[in-house]
Amino acid sequence: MSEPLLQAVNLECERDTRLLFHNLSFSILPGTVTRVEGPNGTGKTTLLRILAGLNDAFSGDLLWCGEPRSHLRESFLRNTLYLGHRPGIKPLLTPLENLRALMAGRRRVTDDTLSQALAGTGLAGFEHVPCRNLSAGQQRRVALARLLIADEPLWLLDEVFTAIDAGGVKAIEALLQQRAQEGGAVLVTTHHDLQLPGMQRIILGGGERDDN
Ligand SMILES: Nc1ncnc2c1ncn2[C@@H]1O[C@H](COP(=O)(O)OP(=O)(O)OP(=O)(O)O)[C@@H](O)[C@H]1O
Repeated sequence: MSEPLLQAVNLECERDTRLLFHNLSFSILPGTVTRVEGPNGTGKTTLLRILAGLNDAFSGDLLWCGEPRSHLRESFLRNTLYLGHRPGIKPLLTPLENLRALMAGRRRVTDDTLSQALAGTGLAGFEHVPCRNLSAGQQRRVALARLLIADEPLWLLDEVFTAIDAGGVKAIEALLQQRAQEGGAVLVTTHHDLQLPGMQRIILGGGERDDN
């Protein structure tokens, strides 16, 4: 069996004196998709931001490839793709400029590759339109274009189905599955009824974790 990419051991997080989760332990293995579930306000975004290294207000341990994540922070950040629940798109920039900016400091990618990724998310012909003139779903698709050029083994995706139409949802589901088949690992929060073969679940809000 392969080594976990990411392990959480006894995570606990409190916000405004409200305990969101405690004794939360799980392992994220290569080749898996895990859905973080729970009603509104139970801490799904908080958990993803903790896992992505964007929130340090927790106790417990996080291991990256078997070592404390704090010792391997650079390797962890280089190998992790986080998409937050807001698209994180700059409205005055075009899709091509946004994607270029999102890739900056990560990997050198040609404009041809970026344009192909945008076309792959249904944005052919919109590459040079300021994002403020795009619909909510189209803006989300600009952010999602990163998934088509991402080589990071761990994806942390928060509510990426928001504002996406039925065809787009199917395409994202296929991408997540493909990523796992290629040996990557995906953690996703969504209120969409995502059902993928072999999908693992982390249930917040008083439920139990259930590995199928
Ligand atoms: N910036 C903040 N400061 C203080 N408390 C916050 C902040 N953001 C969120 N919270 C609180 O943390 C709790 C968890 O929020 P979080 O966004 O992680 O939940 P969620 O499960 O992702 O919810 P949703 O399904 O609505 O997206 C909520 O009770 C919320 O009130």
